[in-house]
Amino acid sequence: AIQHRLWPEVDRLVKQQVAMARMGIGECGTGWQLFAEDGEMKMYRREEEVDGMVVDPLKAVHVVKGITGHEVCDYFFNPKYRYDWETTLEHMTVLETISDDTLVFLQTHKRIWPASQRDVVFWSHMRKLPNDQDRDGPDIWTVVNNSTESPEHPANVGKCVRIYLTVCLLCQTRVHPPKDGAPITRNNVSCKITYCSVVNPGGWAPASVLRAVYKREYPKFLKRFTSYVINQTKNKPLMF
Ligand SMILES: O=S(=O)(CCO)c1ccc(-c2ccc(C3CCCC3)c([C@H]3C[C@H]3c3ccccn3)c2)cc1
Repeated sequence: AIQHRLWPEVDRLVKQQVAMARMGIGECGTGWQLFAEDGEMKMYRREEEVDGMVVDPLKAVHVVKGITGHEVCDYFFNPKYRYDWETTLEHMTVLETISDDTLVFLQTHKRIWPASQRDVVFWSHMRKLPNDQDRDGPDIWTVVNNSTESPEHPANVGKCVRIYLTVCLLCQTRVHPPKDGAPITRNNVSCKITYCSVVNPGGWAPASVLRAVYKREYPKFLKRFTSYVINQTKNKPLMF
């Protein structure tokens, strides 16, 4: 395949982020606190500051019945669905279509008082990975989003403070074949979703405000996104 200008960075980040996402929370180093739990969803964060700014890494693990990893990643990656599930989004533009699995986005997020409004430029890459733990198991799918520069959209020129993020959505499909050899239906599949994110808010914002925002928004985001995928796929054929 022809390589594009971002390929070396994309390939390095994907390998690094997938390796971290696949580690259990115990292996990810110390200091992870469980801060939200809802059924199968568990959300952990580590309190970290860079130059006095809150950049708390987040790691969420969720198991959702009835959907596959390919479906979850497709609804997360594809810009045409984003306004349906990303509630804090004010505006989204695809700045560049580098390939069918690599896009560059500009997003502005709704202002969260008293912080000033934020925007972000990031490349987004979707990839299928071989399931090296279970050779004949379904493939693993991932989407990695990582901040990047855009000469046409320099940081902190307009009203928005530029944020910097690295996000990894890793999805492992599980099939529980029916006893009687019947065809696989949505009742026989589930997806283990691992969502990792580090968001640097770019400019100063009160730590207490940011932590309250993250505590409220991340559980809401993951529940809303997964419910959206369940609803969008329930009458469609399974996509592995
Ligand atoms: O996974 S993605 O790539 C999906 C594509 O959209 C992603 C996720 C999250 C963000 C984001 C950007 C800015 C903020 C804050 C920081 C200071 C003020 C605004 C937040 C905070 C608001 C929290 C939040 C958490 C989860 C979901 C949405 N909102 C989150 C951006 C992209």
